[in-house]
Amino acid sequence: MSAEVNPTTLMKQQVGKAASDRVQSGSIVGLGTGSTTAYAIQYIGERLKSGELKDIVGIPTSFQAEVLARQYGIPLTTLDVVDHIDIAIDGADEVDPQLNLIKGGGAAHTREKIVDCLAEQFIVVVDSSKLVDKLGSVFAVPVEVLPLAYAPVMRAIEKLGGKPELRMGVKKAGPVITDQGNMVIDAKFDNIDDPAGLEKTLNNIPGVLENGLFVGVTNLVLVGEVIDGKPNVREIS
Ligand SMILES: O=C[C@H](O)[C@H](O)[C@H](O)COP(=O)(O)O
Repeated sequence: MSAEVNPTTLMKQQVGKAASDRVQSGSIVGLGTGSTTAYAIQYIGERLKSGELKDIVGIPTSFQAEVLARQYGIPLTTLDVVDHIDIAIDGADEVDPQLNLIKGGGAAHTREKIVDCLAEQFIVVVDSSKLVDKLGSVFAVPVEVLPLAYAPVMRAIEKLGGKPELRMGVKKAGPVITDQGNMVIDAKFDNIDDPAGLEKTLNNIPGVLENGLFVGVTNLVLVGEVIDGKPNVREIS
């Protein structure tokens, strides 16, 4: 007898599969980070293995994506070898009605922004809990900082009206360290009125590498939801 799948897991699986179905043979694919994208990577690998998909090459946005891609048999490349990315699939922590995003719950937003912004098509995959009326409603904005600058950057964020918190490790004493060897400050701003302005302002603080506001980067969000007990994928564009 198979164990019952948790509804959130089911939504993530459905939306991951729906996104993977949009990948075509011969594509260069940006591979996002997180628990939802992990299913897309798995399904791309399964389509490759079955022969339904051919000549795919992936560009991972994190160590996690790289390990998963290898596990599912997706060949990988790097940005110095290819001159474009056809499609990128990635998750998000919040999505507003204009399809602006907060990303970086897994501290991968710096590499994700590079890869996702280069893609000709960037598909966001989320479960319905990620949809908000205004960015900042629930989630803080992750800000990747050079370790030597974390204290002045936290003070600068406070001056902007944000509540900064240095992200701490789980099962590790001390701060989270990103794939690039930096730290992450979670900056909580209640209801962000001007995401584009805040994205630029945060990135202008000396010592900041990149923040998790993704403004005007995608025009397609696939939302996994459960309607009358049945999983469904809704397209917002
Ligand atoms: O740094 C991590 C990424 O931006 C993720 O794509 C984001 O946090 C969403 O992850 P999940 O699909 O696990 O909720």
